Amino acid sequence: MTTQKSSEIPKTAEDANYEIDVQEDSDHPIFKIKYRSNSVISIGALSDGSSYENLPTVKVLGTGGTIASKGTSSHQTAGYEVDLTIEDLIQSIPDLSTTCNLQYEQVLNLDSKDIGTSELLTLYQKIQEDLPKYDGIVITHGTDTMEETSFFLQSTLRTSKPIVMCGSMRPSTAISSDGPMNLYQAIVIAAHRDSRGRGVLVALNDRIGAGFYITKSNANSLDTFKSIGQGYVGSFVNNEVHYFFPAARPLGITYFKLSNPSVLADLPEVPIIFAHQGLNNKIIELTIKELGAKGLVFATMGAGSMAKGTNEFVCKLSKQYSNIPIIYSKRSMDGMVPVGSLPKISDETGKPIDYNNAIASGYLNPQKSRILLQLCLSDGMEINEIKRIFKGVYGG
Ligand SMILES: NC(=O)C[C@H](N)C(=O)O
Repeated sequence: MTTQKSSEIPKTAEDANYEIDVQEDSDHPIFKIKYRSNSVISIGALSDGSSYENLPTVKVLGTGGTIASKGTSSHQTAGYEVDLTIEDLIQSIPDLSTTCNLQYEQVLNLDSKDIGTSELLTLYQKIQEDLPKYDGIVITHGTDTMEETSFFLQSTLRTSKPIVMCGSMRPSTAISSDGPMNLYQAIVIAAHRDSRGRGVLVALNDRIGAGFYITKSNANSLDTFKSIGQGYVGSFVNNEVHYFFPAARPLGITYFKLSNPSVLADLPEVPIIFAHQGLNNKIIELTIKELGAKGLVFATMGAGSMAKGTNEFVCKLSKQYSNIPIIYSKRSMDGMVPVGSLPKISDETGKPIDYNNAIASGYLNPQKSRILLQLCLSDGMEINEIKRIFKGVYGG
Protein backbone atom coordinates (compact mmCIF):
# COMPACT_ATOMS: atom_id res chain seq x y z
CA MET A 1 0.00 0.00 0.00
CA THR A 2 1.30 3.48 -0.85
CA THR A 3 0.16 6.73 0.68
CA GLN A 4 0.41 10.06 -1.10
CA LYS A 5 -0.57 13.40 0.32
CA SER A 6 -1.57 16.47 -1.57
CA SER A 7 -2.74 19.86 -0.43
CA GLU A 8 -3.41 21.05 -3.96
CA ILE A 9 -6.66 22.87 -4.32
CA PRO A 10 -8.51 22.01 -7.50
CA LYS A 11 -10.08 24.80 -9.52
CA THR A 12 -13.55 23.49 -8.90
CA ALA A 13 -13.32 24.03 -5.17
CA GLU A 14 -10.97 26.92 -4.84
CA ASP A 15 -11.98 28.04 -1.43
CA ALA A 16 -12.45 24.59 0.00
CA ASN A 17 -9.49 24.08 2.24
CA TYR A 18 -8.89 20.38 2.12
CA GLU A 19 -6.29 17.71 1.89
CA ILE A 20 -6.42 14.61 -0.25
CA ASP A 21 -4.98 11.40 1.09
CA VAL A 22 -4.76 8.61 -1.46
CA GLN A 23 -4.29 5.10 -0.19
CA GLU A 24 -3.74 2.57 -2.91
CA ASP A 25 -3.45 -1.09 -3.09
CA SER A 26 -3.80 -2.92 -6.36
CA ASP A 27 -7.54 -3.51 -6.06
CA HIS A 28 -9.03 -0.74 -4.02
CA PRO A 29 -7.70 2.79 -4.18
CA ILE A 30 -9.27 4.99 -1.50
CA PHE A 31 -9.26 8.76 -1.67
CA LYS A 32 -9.80 10.51 1.62
CA ILE A 33 -10.74 14.16 1.53
CA LYS A 34 -10.21 15.98 4.77
CA TYR A 35 -12.18 19.21 4.94
CA ARG A 36 -11.65 22.34 6.91
CA SER A 37 -14.43 21.28 9.23
CA ASN A 38 -12.33 18.22 9.98
CA SER A 39 -14.92 15.85 8.60
CA VAL A 40 -13.43 13.13 6.45
CA ILE A 41 -15.14 11.52 3.52
CA SER A 42 -13.88 8.75 1.31
CA ILE A 43 -14.33 8.30 -2.41
CA GLY A 44 -13.21 5.17 -4.14
CA ALA A 45 -13.64 1.48 -4.23
CA LEU A 46 -14.87 -0.14 -1.04
CA SER A 47 -13.68 -3.55 0.01
CA ASP A 48 -16.87 -5.11 -1.36
CA GLY A 49 -16.22 -3.55 -4.78
CA SER A 50 -18.86 -0.83 -4.55
CA SER A 51 -18.05 2.86 -4.24
CA TYR A 52 -19.26 6.24 -3.07
CA GLU A 53 -18.99 8.24 -6.26
CA ASN A 54 -19.99 11.42 -4.51
CA LEU A 55 -20.67 12.34 -0.96
CA PRO A 56 -22.39 9.47 0.82
CA THR A 57 -26.13 9.82 1.22
CA VAL A 58 -27.63 9.39 4.65
CA LYS A 59 -31.27 9.19 5.63
CA VAL A 60 -32.33 10.04 9.17
CA LEU A 61 -35.57 8.47 10.36
CA GLY A 62 -37.21 10.06 13.39
CA THR A 63 -39.19 7.93 15.83
CA GLY A 64 -39.33 10.15 18.95
CA GLY A 65 -37.80 9.53 22.39
CA THR A 66 -36.12 11.91 24.80
CA ILE A 67 -33.99 13.29 21.99
CA ALA A 68 -37.24 14.71 20.59
CA SER A 69 -38.59 15.83 23.98
CA LYS A 70 -39.03 19.08 25.85
CA GLY A 71 -39.22 19.58 29.59
CA THR A 72 -40.68 22.51 31.49
CA SER A 73 -37.37 23.68 32.94
CA SER A 74 -33.69 23.47 32.08
CA HIS A 75 -32.98 21.12 34.99
CA GLN A 76 -35.78 18.66 34.23
CA THR A 77 -34.28 15.32 33.20
CA ALA A 78 -37.26 13.00 33.76
CA GLY A 79 -40.99 13.19 33.12
CA TYR A 80 -40.93 15.27 29.92
CA GLU A 81 -42.92 14.84 26.69
CA VAL A 82 -42.06 14.12 23.06
CA ASP A 83 -42.55 17.48 21.39
CA LEU A 84 -40.03 17.95 18.57
CA THR A 85 -39.95 16.75 14.99
CA ILE A 86 -37.00 15.24 13.17
CA GLU A 87 -36.72 18.52 11.28
CA ASP A 88 -36.23 20.35 14.60
CA LEU A 89 -33.52 17.87 15.54
CA ILE A 90 -31.68 18.26 12.24
CA GLN A 91 -31.77 22.04 12.72
CA SER A 92 -30.08 21.64 16.11
CA ILE A 93 -26.88 20.18 14.67
CA PRO A 94 -24.08 21.84 12.70
CA ASP A 95 -24.01 21.77 8.94
CA LEU A 96 -22.96 18.38 7.58
CA SER A 97 -23.07 19.23 3.90
CA THR A 98 -19.38 18.47 3.43
CA THR A 99 -19.76 15.06 5.04
CA CYS A 100 -22.87 13.67 3.39
CA ASN A 101 -26.03 14.41 1.54
CA LEU A 102 -28.62 14.33 4.24
CA GLN A 103 -32.31 13.62 4.09
CA TYR A 104 -34.74 12.99 6.89
CA GLU A 105 -38.25 11.78 7.55
CA GLN A 106 -40.58 11.40 10.49
CA VAL A 107 -41.67 7.77 10.75
CA LEU A 108 -43.10 7.78 14.28
CA ASN A 109 -43.00 10.29 17.13
CA LEU A 110 -43.35 8.33 20.34
CA ASP A 111 -41.74 7.66 23.63
CA SER A 112 -40.07 4.31 23.03
CA LYS A 113 -42.13 2.64 25.76
CA ASP A 114 -45.02 2.87 23.30
CA ILE A 115 -43.19 1.06 20.52
CA GLY A 116 -44.68 -2.36 19.89
CA THR A 117 -44.85 -4.84 17.05
CA SER A 118 -46.76 -2.67 14.60
CA GLU A 119 -44.36 0.27 15.12
CA LEU A 120 -41.39 -2.06 14.62
CA LEU A 121 -42.92 -3.25 11.40
CA THR A 122 -43.54 0.32 10.19
CA LEU A 123 -39.92 1.18 10.85
CA TYR A 124 -38.67 -2.04 9.26
CA GLN A 125 -40.68 -1.36 6.09
CA LYS A 126 -39.43 2.22 5.88
CA ILE A 127 -35.81 1.09 6.18
CA GLN A 128 -36.34 -1.65 3.58
CA GLU A 129 -37.70 1.00 1.23
CA ASP A 130 -34.81 3.43 1.90
CA LEU A 131 -31.86 1.03 2.00
CA PRO A 132 -31.39 0.79 -1.78
CA LYS A 133 -31.40 4.61 -2.07
CA TYR A 134 -28.97 5.60 0.70
CA ASP A 135 -25.46 4.71 1.84
CA GLY A 136 -26.42 4.80 5.50
CA ILE A 137 -29.46 5.07 7.74
CA VAL A 138 -29.74 6.82 11.11
CA ILE A 139 -32.67 6.21 13.44
CA THR A 140 -33.44 8.57 16.31
CA HIS A 141 -35.18 6.56 19.02
CA GLY A 142 -35.99 6.59 22.72
CA THR A 143 -33.34 4.87 24.80
CA ASP A 144 -35.69 2.80 26.97
CA THR A 145 -36.39 0.21 24.29
CA MET A 146 -33.65 1.03 21.78
CA GLU A 147 -31.96 -2.29 22.45
CA GLU A 148 -35.11 -4.16 21.46
CA THR A 149 -35.52 -2.26 18.20
CA SER A 150 -31.81 -2.64 17.42
CA PHE A 151 -32.02 -6.40 18.01
CA PHE A 152 -35.17 -6.68 15.90
CA LEU A 153 -33.62 -4.71 13.02
CA GLN A 154 -30.39 -6.68 13.26
CA SER A 155 -32.40 -9.90 12.98
CA THR A 156 -34.49 -8.80 10.02
CA LEU A 157 -32.36 -6.54 7.79
CA ARG A 158 -29.56 -8.10 5.83
CA THR A 159 -27.32 -5.32 4.58
CA SER A 160 -23.71 -4.22 4.73
CA LYS A 161 -24.81 -0.57 4.87
CA PRO A 162 -24.57 1.14 8.25
CA ILE A 163 -27.76 1.39 10.27
CA VAL A 164 -27.00 3.60 13.25
CA MET A 165 -29.41 4.18 16.12
CA CYS A 166 -29.09 7.14 18.45
CA GLY A 167 -31.07 8.94 21.12
CA SER A 168 -30.41 11.01 24.20
CA MET A 169 -30.72 10.81 27.95
CA ARG A 170 -31.53 14.49 28.47
CA PRO A 171 -34.40 16.28 26.78
CA SER A 172 -33.66 19.08 24.33
CA THR A 173 -34.50 21.70 26.96
CA ALA A 174 -32.04 20.42 29.59
CA ILE A 175 -28.70 22.01 30.44
CA SER A 176 -26.06 20.06 28.51
CA SER A 177 -28.60 18.16 26.48
CA ASP A 178 -26.82 15.27 24.78
CA GLY A 179 -29.21 14.92 21.83
CA PRO A 180 -27.56 17.17 19.20
CA MET A 181 -24.08 15.70 19.73
CA ASN A 182 -25.41 12.13 19.64
CA LEU A 183 -27.34 12.80 16.44
CA TYR A 184 -24.39 14.55 14.84
CA GLN A 185 -22.10 11.65 15.67
CA ALA A 186 -24.58 9.05 14.44
CA ILE A 187 -24.81 10.79 11.06
CA VAL A 188 -21.03 11.02 10.69
CA ILE A 189 -20.79 7.33 11.65
CA ALA A 190 -23.46 6.34 9.12
CA ALA A 191 -21.63 8.33 6.41
CA HIS A 192 -18.29 6.72 7.17
CA ARG A 193 -17.17 3.94 4.89
CA ASP A 194 -15.57 2.03 7.77
CA SER A 195 -19.01 1.62 9.32
CA ARG A 196 -20.02 -0.81 6.59
CA GLY A 197 -20.38 -4.49 7.40
CA ARG A 198 -20.77 -3.97 11.14
CA GLY A 199 -24.48 -4.62 11.51
CA VAL A 200 -26.86 -2.35 13.42
CA LEU A 201 -24.91 0.10 15.60
CA VAL A 202 -25.97 2.12 18.63
CA ALA A 203 -24.14 5.43 19.01
CA LEU A 204 -24.48 7.48 22.19
CA ASN A 205 -22.16 9.36 24.48
CA ASP A 206 -19.12 9.11 22.15
CA ARG A 207 -19.35 5.32 22.02
CA ILE A 208 -20.37 2.89 19.35
CA GLY A 209 -21.82 -0.49 20.29
CA ALA A 210 -23.36 -3.49 18.56
CA GLY A 211 -27.17 -3.26 18.63
CA PHE A 212 -27.30 -7.05 18.90
CA TYR A 213 -25.79 -7.07 22.39
CA ILE A 214 -26.00 -3.57 23.79
CA THR A 215 -28.32 -2.81 26.69
CA LYS A 216 -29.39 0.25 28.64
CA SER A 217 -27.62 -0.01 31.98
CA ASN A 218 -28.57 3.20 33.75
CA ALA A 219 -32.01 4.83 33.89
CA ASN A 220 -30.64 8.36 34.19
CA SER A 221 -27.04 8.89 33.23
CA LEU A 222 -25.57 9.66 29.83
CA ASP A 223 -23.15 6.76 30.02
CA THR A 224 -25.87 4.17 29.84
CA PHE A 225 -25.42 1.86 26.82
CA LYS A 226 -23.19 -1.07 27.64
CA SER A 227 -22.44 -4.60 26.64
CA ILE A 228 -19.96 -5.45 29.36
CA GLY A 229 -18.79 -8.81 28.06
CA GLN A 230 -18.68 -7.86 24.39
CA GLY A 231 -17.47 -4.28 24.73
CA TYR A 232 -17.81 -1.38 22.34
CA VAL A 233 -16.87 -1.61 18.69
CA GLY A 234 -15.56 1.93 18.48
CA SER A 235 -15.65 5.47 19.71
CA PHE A 236 -16.03 9.01 18.46
CA VAL A 237 -13.37 11.61 19.30
CA ASN A 238 -13.18 15.15 17.92
CA ASN A 239 -14.78 14.56 14.55
CA GLU A 240 -13.31 11.16 13.96
CA VAL A 241 -14.82 7.72 13.99
CA HIS A 242 -12.43 5.19 15.55
CA TYR A 243 -13.14 1.48 15.24
CA PHE A 244 -11.29 -0.91 17.50
CA PHE A 245 -11.62 -3.91 15.17
CA PRO A 246 -12.02 -4.56 11.45
CA ALA A 247 -15.61 -4.67 10.19
CA ALA A 248 -17.44 -7.68 11.61
CA ARG A 249 -20.90 -8.60 12.77
CA PRO A 250 -21.65 -10.38 16.02
CA LEU A 251 -21.65 -14.16 15.75
CA GLY A 252 -24.96 -15.88 16.23
CA ILE A 253 -27.20 -13.54 14.25
CA THR A 254 -30.10 -15.31 12.55
CA TYR A 255 -31.75 -13.35 9.76
CA PHE A 256 -35.50 -13.74 9.47
CA LYS A 257 -37.12 -12.92 6.17
CA LEU A 258 -40.29 -11.00 6.78
CA SER A 259 -41.74 -11.88 3.43
CA ASN A 260 -45.26 -11.59 4.73
CA PRO A 261 -45.33 -8.46 6.87
CA SER A 262 -48.95 -9.01 7.82
CA VAL A 263 -47.79 -11.97 9.90
CA LEU A 264 -45.60 -9.59 11.76
CA ALA A 265 -48.39 -7.23 12.67
CA ASP A 266 -49.31 -9.94 15.12
CA LEU A 267 -46.13 -11.49 16.47
CA PRO A 268 -46.85 -14.34 18.90
CA GLU A 269 -47.43 -13.46 22.54
CA VAL A 270 -44.22 -14.10 24.50
CA PRO A 271 -44.21 -12.59 28.00
CA ILE A 272 -41.16 -12.21 30.22
CA ILE A 273 -41.37 -13.28 33.86
CA PHE A 274 -38.86 -11.76 36.26
CA ALA A 275 -37.80 -14.44 38.75
CA HIS A 276 -37.18 -13.53 42.41
CA GLN A 277 -37.21 -15.05 45.88
CA GLY A 278 -40.65 -16.38 46.67
CA LEU A 279 -41.96 -16.16 43.08
CA ASN A 280 -45.65 -17.08 43.03
CA ASN A 281 -46.09 -19.82 40.43
CA LYS A 282 -49.65 -18.67 39.85
CA ILE A 283 -48.31 -15.84 37.71
CA ILE A 284 -46.80 -18.40 35.33
CA GLU A 285 -50.09 -20.26 35.13
CA LEU A 286 -52.01 -17.08 34.42
CA THR A 287 -49.55 -16.12 31.70
CA ILE A 288 -49.85 -19.40 29.87
CA LYS A 289 -53.53 -20.17 30.47
CA GLU A 290 -55.11 -16.73 30.41
CA LEU A 291 -52.82 -14.82 28.05
CA GLY A 292 -52.41 -17.74 25.72
CA ALA A 293 -48.64 -17.22 25.63
CA LYS A 294 -46.97 -19.12 22.81
CA GLY A 295 -43.65 -19.07 24.60
CA LEU A 296 -42.20 -17.76 27.81
CA VAL A 297 -38.96 -16.05 28.79
CA PHE A 298 -37.64 -16.14 32.34
CA ALA A 299 -35.25 -13.55 33.71
CA THR A 300 -33.77 -16.16 36.03
CA MET A 301 -31.89 -15.25 39.16
CA GLY A 302 -28.47 -16.42 38.01
CA ALA A 303 -27.20 -18.57 35.17
CA GLY A 304 -30.61 -20.20 34.69
CA SER A 305 -31.45 -20.60 38.36
CA MET A 306 -35.03 -20.76 39.53
CA ALA A 307 -36.63 -22.52 42.50
CA LYS A 308 -36.94 -26.30 42.11
CA GLY A 309 -40.70 -26.09 42.58
CA THR A 310 -40.94 -23.39 39.89
CA ASN A 311 -39.01 -25.47 37.37
CA GLU A 312 -41.21 -28.52 38.06
CA PHE A 313 -44.33 -26.38 37.79
CA VAL A 314 -43.27 -24.78 34.48
CA CYS A 315 -42.20 -28.10 33.01
CA LYS A 316 -45.59 -29.67 33.74
CA LEU A 317 -47.58 -26.65 32.62
CA SER A 318 -45.68 -26.07 29.38
CA LYS A 319 -46.31 -29.67 28.33
CA GLN A 320 -50.04 -29.30 28.86
CA TYR A 321 -49.91 -26.39 26.44
CA SER A 322 -48.40 -28.07 23.38
CA ASN A 323 -44.83 -28.01 24.56
CA ILE A 324 -44.30 -24.27 24.41
CA PRO A 325 -40.68 -23.08 24.39
CA ILE A 326 -39.40 -21.82 27.74
CA ILE A 327 -36.34 -19.59 27.51
CA TYR A 328 -34.05 -19.39 30.50
CA SER A 329 -32.39 -15.98 30.37
CA LYS A 330 -30.95 -14.01 33.27
CA ARG A 331 -31.68 -10.88 35.22
CA SER A 332 -27.95 -10.10 35.65
CA MET A 333 -26.75 -7.68 33.02
CA ASP A 334 -23.60 -9.56 32.13
CA GLY A 335 -22.81 -13.24 31.71
CA MET A 336 -24.77 -16.04 30.08
CA VAL A 337 -27.03 -19.03 30.61
CA PRO A 338 -25.34 -22.19 29.31
CA VAL A 339 -27.19 -25.31 28.21
CA GLY A 340 -25.62 -27.22 31.07
CA SER A 341 -27.45 -25.19 33.68
CA LEU A 342 -30.94 -25.96 32.37
CA PRO A 343 -32.96 -27.79 35.05
CA LYS A 344 -32.99 -31.57 35.21
CA ILE A 345 -36.40 -32.64 36.39
CA SER A 346 -37.46 -36.00 37.77
CA ASP A 347 -40.72 -37.50 39.00
CA GLU A 348 -41.48 -38.64 42.58
CA THR A 349 -39.64 -41.91 41.93
CA GLY A 350 -36.53 -40.07 40.75
CA LYS A 351 -37.09 -41.00 37.09
CA PRO A 352 -35.95 -38.17 34.75
CA ILE A 353 -38.76 -36.23 33.04
CA ASP A 354 -38.13 -34.98 29.53
CA TYR A 355 -37.94 -31.15 29.60
CA ASN A 356 -36.81 -30.70 26.02
CA ASN A 357 -38.65 -27.40 25.60
CA ALA A 358 -36.36 -25.61 28.07
CA ILE A 359 -33.90 -23.46 26.09
CA ALA A 360 -30.90 -21.51 27.36
CA SER A 361 -30.64 -17.91 26.17
CA GLY A 362 -26.85 -17.85 26.03
CA TYR A 363 -25.74 -14.22 26.15
CA LEU A 364 -29.11 -12.73 25.25
CA ASN A 365 -30.94 -10.77 27.90
CA PRO A 366 -34.67 -11.41 28.44
CA GLN A 367 -35.91 -8.59 26.18
CA LYS A 368 -33.70 -9.66 23.28
CA SER A 369 -34.54 -13.35 23.90
CA ARG A 370 -38.22 -12.47 23.69
CA ILE A 371 -37.82 -10.90 20.24
CA LEU A 372 -35.76 -13.80 18.97
CA LEU A 373 -38.36 -16.30 20.22
CA GLN A 374 -41.19 -14.28 18.64
CA LEU A 375 -39.37 -14.30 15.30
CA CYS A 376 -38.70 -18.04 15.55
CA LEU A 377 -42.33 -18.76 16.38
CA SER A 378 -43.67 -16.53 13.62
CA ASP A 379 -41.43 -18.47 11.25
CA GLY A 380 -43.17 -21.68 12.34
CA MET A 381 -40.04 -23.21 13.90
CA GLU A 382 -40.21 -26.30 16.10
CA ILE A 383 -38.46 -26.59 19.47
CA ASN A 384 -35.29 -28.23 18.16
CA GLU A 385 -34.82 -25.59 15.51
CA ILE A 386 -35.41 -22.82 18.04
CA LYS A 387 -32.76 -24.47 20.23
CA ARG A 388 -30.35 -24.43 17.34
CA ILE A 389 -30.99 -20.71 16.77
CA PHE A 390 -30.41 -19.84 20.44
CA LYS A 391 -27.37 -22.08 20.48
CA GLY A 392 -25.90 -19.72 17.88
CA VAL A 393 -25.62 -17.21 20.73
CA TYR A 394 -23.82 -19.89 22.76
CA GLY A 395 -26.92 -21.04 24.54
CA GLY A 396 -29.47 -23.55 23.33
N1 LIG B 1 -33.96 8.59 27.23
C1 LIG B 1 -35.06 8.23 26.60
O1 LIG B 1 -35.13 8.30 25.39
C2 LIG B 1 -36.18 7.70 27.45
C3 LIG B 1 -37.55 7.86 26.86
N2 LIG B 1 -38.53 7.56 27.87
C4 LIG B 1 -37.79 6.94 25.68
O2 LIG B 1 -37.35 5.82 25.67
O3 LIG B 1 -38.47 7.32 24.77
